[in-house]
Amino acid sequence: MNSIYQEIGGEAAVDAAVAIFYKKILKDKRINNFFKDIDMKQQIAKQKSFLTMLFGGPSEYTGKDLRAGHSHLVKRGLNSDHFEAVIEHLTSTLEDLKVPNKIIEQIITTASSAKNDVLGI
Ligand code: HEM
Repeated sequence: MNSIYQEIGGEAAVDAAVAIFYKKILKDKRINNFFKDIDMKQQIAKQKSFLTMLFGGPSEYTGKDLRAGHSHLVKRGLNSDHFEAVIEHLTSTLEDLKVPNKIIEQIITTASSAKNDVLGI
């Protein structure tokens, strides 16, 4: 069976999603503070690995890395409200790209399963 990554168009789809997702996150005052000090290049690479991972594409990240990768943000107050805000933007990005609802649901399920690692719970 194809992964979601292949099904929605591989790297090209991820690139399209990154541009939209990134804008939504940076506009959102609830969470943009966490992204403030990060340079553009790193940010885009981060967003790409974020989405590739969620779409089941090639990614070197594991749950343990996600925990380590966000622990400094947990120290700065990252909590489940922030997590839900990111999920909101992810959902609306996928809707903007006309990804079928069934696939959106699968992606959101995968994203939600990373919650404890991201929040260091
Ligand atoms: C399903 C949820 C999430 C996934 C899969 C995810 C994925 C990732 C990945 C793969 C990285 C790169 C780690 C590295 O190599 O350094 C990263 C970094 C980052 N994430 Fe997330 N993330 C999630 C949720 C969040 C949330 C909720 C926030 C904040 C509201 C957030 C903010 C950041 C920031 C600011 C960085 C960059 C950290 C730095 O470079 O200092 N992430 N994330």
